[in-house]
Amino acid sequence: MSEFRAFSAPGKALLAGGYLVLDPKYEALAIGLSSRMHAVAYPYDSLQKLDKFEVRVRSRQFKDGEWRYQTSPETGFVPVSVSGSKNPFIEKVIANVFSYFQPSLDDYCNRNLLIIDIFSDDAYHSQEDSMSKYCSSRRFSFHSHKIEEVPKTGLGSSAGLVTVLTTALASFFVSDLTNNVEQYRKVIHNLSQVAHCQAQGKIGSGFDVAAAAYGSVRYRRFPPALISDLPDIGDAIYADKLAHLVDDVDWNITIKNNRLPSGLVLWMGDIKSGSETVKLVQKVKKWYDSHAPESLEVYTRLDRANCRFMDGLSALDRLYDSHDHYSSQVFESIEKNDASCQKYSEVTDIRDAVTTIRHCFRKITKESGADIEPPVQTTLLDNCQTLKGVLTCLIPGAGGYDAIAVIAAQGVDLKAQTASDERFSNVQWLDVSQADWGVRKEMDPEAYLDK
Ligand SMILES: Nc1ncnc2c1ncn2[C@@H]1O[C@H](COP(=O)(O)OP(=O)(O)OP(=O)(O)O)[C@@H](O)[C@H]1O
Ligand SMILES: C[C@@](O)(CCOP(=O)(O)O)CC(=O)O
Repeated sequence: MSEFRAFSAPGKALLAGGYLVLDPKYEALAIGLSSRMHAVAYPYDSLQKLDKFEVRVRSRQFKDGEWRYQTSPETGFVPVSVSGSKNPFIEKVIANVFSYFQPSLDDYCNRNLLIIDIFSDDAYHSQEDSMSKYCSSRRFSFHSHKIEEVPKTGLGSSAGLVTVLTTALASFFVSDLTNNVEQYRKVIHNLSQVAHCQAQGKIGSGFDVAAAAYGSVRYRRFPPALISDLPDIGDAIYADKLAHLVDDVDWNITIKNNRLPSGLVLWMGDIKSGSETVKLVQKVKKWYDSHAPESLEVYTRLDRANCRFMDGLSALDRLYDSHDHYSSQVFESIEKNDASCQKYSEVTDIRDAVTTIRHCFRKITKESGADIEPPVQTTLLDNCQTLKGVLTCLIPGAGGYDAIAVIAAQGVDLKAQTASDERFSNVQWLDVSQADWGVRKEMDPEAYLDK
């Protein structure tokens, strides 16, 4: 593939299954977002040195955003930084894509320099100290700090980066990938999960990578040992083991498309503080172990409520599609958010499920010291629940002080409703919505190039 080509992968919000999804026993609901990570792959170039490949990844929206790695079959495709700066996510993508495709330098003679530009949409990062600029016809924010120094909003930038970079890099080695991402989606997903786990240095559940690859999904994780049992990158058997894992092994994973109902939209409210997921997870694990067997009962209750919530959303989606009189009445009641909602089990089922989820998280918060739904968030969510058009609202992902997620009727404007309301003064509504498609080719690669 020698032309310019561009790909993008979505950010995520975990609406059900936080913490439980770390265990392959439980399912979760991950929603793909309109905020996307983009990768533009350039035509092949050549490097003077013919005994190595060089990959240049540029992320020019951030200070010093360029990483150059060299790699070769001789060294088992271990990437070596030649720019002096390291980015673990980029490094592990390079290691795994090269190990999987095993390109030979003979085949890529005079085509051994691979250049990729990364762009990320605004909602991933705080916009303070940034300047908006057009690259041809696409607009992105340019920050005056390095990527690690710019505050994140928690939409899964690393998972988006890994997934879209895996796709763009693979497109150098598979000529029909660009026009056929669907056919390679599973390979892209599996390689991205491996790279993301290795770069994180811990095993997350992988829901963020699943959403980046597939969009909105009901997700059950793979057994963590699949990845942690791989030999070290560069080991003589790494490539074989990786190929076997990516192509032949049954991951025992569930990835089923599961979108929010048509007629409803997702709002994400960023809270101007933030939480550290790793610390929250450690506290919850400690609580779980020290409170057995009641902790299992809480998880079982949470799981039932999560499933009721997910099933309720699917039922509402089917109802919307029926376009009958009853369906309009139900959606009208959500729009009004008045006493009429009580009449419809489609609405009350979902609300009851979320009430239970929130109740369980408050119990865990109290007993574990992990602020999953701390009192300030409870007040905020309770206030939010009273707004016009709100079906339900909760803390997404690991919870804490990061964000709130609201499911509301299409057409209601929460920004306008809360604009001069003190109770919402620390909420910044992000410019995102559900976009339930995963990694894909973008039709306008030139739109990313400098004017
Ligand atoms: N646009 C980008 N260009 C280069 N590297 C990036 C970019 N976006 C993210 N990264 C890499 O991902 C890291 C952030 O990953 P991390 O998993 O901590 O955050 P996140 O995925 O946005 O958040 P969360 O997991 O809470 O949703 C950055 O430090 C950087 O290494
Ligand atoms: C706590 C956990 O279940 C969810 C974390 O979600 P988020 O990064 O807060 O969106 C961890 C995980 O699934 O990787």
